[in-house]
Amino acid sequence: MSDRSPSQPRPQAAPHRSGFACFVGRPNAGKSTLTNALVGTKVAITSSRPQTTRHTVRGIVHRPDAQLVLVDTPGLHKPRTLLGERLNDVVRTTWAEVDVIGFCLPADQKLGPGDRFIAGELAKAGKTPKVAVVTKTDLVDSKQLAEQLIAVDRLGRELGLDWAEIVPVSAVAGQQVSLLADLLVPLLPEGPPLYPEGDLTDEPEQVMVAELIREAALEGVRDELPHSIAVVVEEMIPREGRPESKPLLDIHANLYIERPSQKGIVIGPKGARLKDVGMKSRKHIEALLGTPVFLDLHVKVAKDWQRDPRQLRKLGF
Ligand SMILES: Nc1nc2c(ncn2[C@@H]2O[C@H](COP(=O)(O)OP(=O)(O)OP(=O)(O)O)[C@@H](O)[C@H]2O)c(=O)[nH]1
Repeated sequence: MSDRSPSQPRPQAAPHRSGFACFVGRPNAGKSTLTNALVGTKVAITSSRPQTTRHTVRGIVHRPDAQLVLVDTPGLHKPRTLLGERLNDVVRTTWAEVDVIGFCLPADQKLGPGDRFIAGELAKAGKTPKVAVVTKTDLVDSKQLAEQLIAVDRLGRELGLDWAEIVPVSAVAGQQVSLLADLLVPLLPEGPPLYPEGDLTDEPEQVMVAELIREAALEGVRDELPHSIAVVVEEMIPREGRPESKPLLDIHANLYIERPSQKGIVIGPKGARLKDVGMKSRKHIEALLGTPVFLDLHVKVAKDWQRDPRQLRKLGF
């Protein structure tokens, strides 16, 4: 009975696993598309949950046997940072804090200096398991794919990177995406889900709108404001009585801060800063949704909401 090898699956007794993963790779490597393909339409309601992770949650893969939380790696999206002299501490910290790192390398492009640079940094990143994900496999034939897999394997050997797995995927064609999830899950520690399933929503638009407002609100005051600044979009409704050719979307959003003293920072002298935040985020929201928007922003102190557990959950406290 007890002589089964540990590598054999134990479907019945498999413990629940949960943890964090981040995808790294040079720009255009397919990280976002892969994240979306793994996560599906459900995204996390709160983009930032300071008590759980300091990193922006991109999406959550929620399965009966595991919960995989995909977080952003700050800095690595920007080629200038990427090709700079050295990665900043934030990136290193992220790599040390996640449970698994997925390194995305497009199948249709030869490994370049950008890939080598990241791989070199990853090699120094300590014990966190690294999975090489060869993306966009739909763009190449099997010979090219085989060559790329060999090149990635060789790169790992050269740099002393011990790939936990090398997985070819196509997020666009939906090939091997669930296999990738199957391979990532065993690399997570045992543990209960980090987020209740109710924290996932089918309304990514609302979440993205909130995130755009949050970004604009944090711009320039990141050092003064806590990471726990939160934005909740209360309502998005088309304005009634508008001609079809001139639609307008009314968006009501609350910007929550932790202390009354922070109100001044967000609002600015004579409301100038909040107005600017509204204007900037409205432009981004209009670009995202493809419709003119009327944005109604209110600043609230989260303390007032402490007696309302539902609101608190929404805010990530
Ligand atoms: N054919 C094909 N195209 C893909 C695939 N995955 C991503 N792409 C395309 O590659 C481009 C870059 O994809 P992203 O997911 O934005 O790449 P990224 O790594 O997140 O890029 P940055 O945000 O710049 O770091 C987009 O035009 C995608 O549509 C894939 O599996 N197959």
